[in-house]
Amino acid sequence: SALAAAAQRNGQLTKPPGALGRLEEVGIWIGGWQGRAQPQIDHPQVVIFAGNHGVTAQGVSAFPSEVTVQMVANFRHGGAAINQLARLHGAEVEVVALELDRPTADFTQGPAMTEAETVAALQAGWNAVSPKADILVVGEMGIGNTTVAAALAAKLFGGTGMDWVGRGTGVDDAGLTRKAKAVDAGLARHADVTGPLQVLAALGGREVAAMAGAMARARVERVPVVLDGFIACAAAAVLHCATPGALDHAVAGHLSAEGAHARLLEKLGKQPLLSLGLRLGEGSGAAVALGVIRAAVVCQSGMATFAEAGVSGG
Ligand SMILES: Cc1cc2ncn([C@H]3O[C@H](COP(=O)(O)O)[C@@H](O)[C@H]3O)c2cc1C
Ligand SMILES: O=C(O)c1cccnc1
Repeated sequence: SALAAAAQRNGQLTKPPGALGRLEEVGIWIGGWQGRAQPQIDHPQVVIFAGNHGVTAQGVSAFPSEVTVQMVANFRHGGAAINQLARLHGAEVEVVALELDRPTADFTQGPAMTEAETVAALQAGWNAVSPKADILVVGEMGIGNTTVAAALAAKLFGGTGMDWVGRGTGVDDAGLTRKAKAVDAGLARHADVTGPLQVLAALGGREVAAMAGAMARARVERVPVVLDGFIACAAAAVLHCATPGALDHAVAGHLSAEGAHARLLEKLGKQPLLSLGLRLGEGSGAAVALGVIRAAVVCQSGMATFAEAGVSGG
């Protein structure tokens, strides 16, 4: 009913029908999830989950694993890209570091996480969401996690390593081949694993599981979510494959430059709001898209109706 009320209000606003294009759809959608025809964004929440990955032993990143903990310190000191973008929206950056000194197991050798580790990471994500948030940006930091995301996507949707890997932090052709080989080895090792959550345990990582947990909690709290890039969408894909409609509360913030992001968005049935060639993660693309979402919300909520403004033709 909130969605219908928001759509009805949209139809009365002082503009030709549809003239605000996709902004209208976004404004109505936010109204539906917030349960009001005049949605607002006063309390955006930005949370970043960090984890380390055993699969980095396969030489899959252009950067060493220490960068994960170093970037966590940078987030806490306000020096990262996401800090600047969050500040633009009056949001703090909350950082949840998940056992950085205990990387997940190398998924080419065995399951990345035990069931208990997977549940703990899902719960960390679940617990991080503020029910008072009116929109949520979920970001990540974890050297090696574009390989993890590629492995998850390949296992959930089919295809080979080469179909799903990209250059991540900027690996060369040899690095790209090592990534594809690692994903293929993971697929072979975990060929008998079925079920999205079991796949998450076998091939995922703590920050990826935590992102999925946060997105699920947001759905329950009716908090709209802005999806970031390839890794965030791989986390979202676990929910999508587990439960139809699990991502109804999520909008794709942007199309990342990571090779297979377009294919992944297609699998999720999501159209990105922006395409700026970003390939950073941290929730940065989602935070940039938040500006567009705010534009949709101010129009939906602040415009006068034809009747209010005395404009003819509504
Ligand atoms: C300084 C720095 C800051 C980052 N912020 C996000 N990422 C991004 O890069 C990583 C994934 O790429 P790969 O799979 O190639 O390791 C993730 O940590 C992601 O968030 C960063 C990477 C670096 C080096
Ligand atoms: O799409 C992303 O989120 C991404 C791409 C490259 C590196 N880190 C993140």
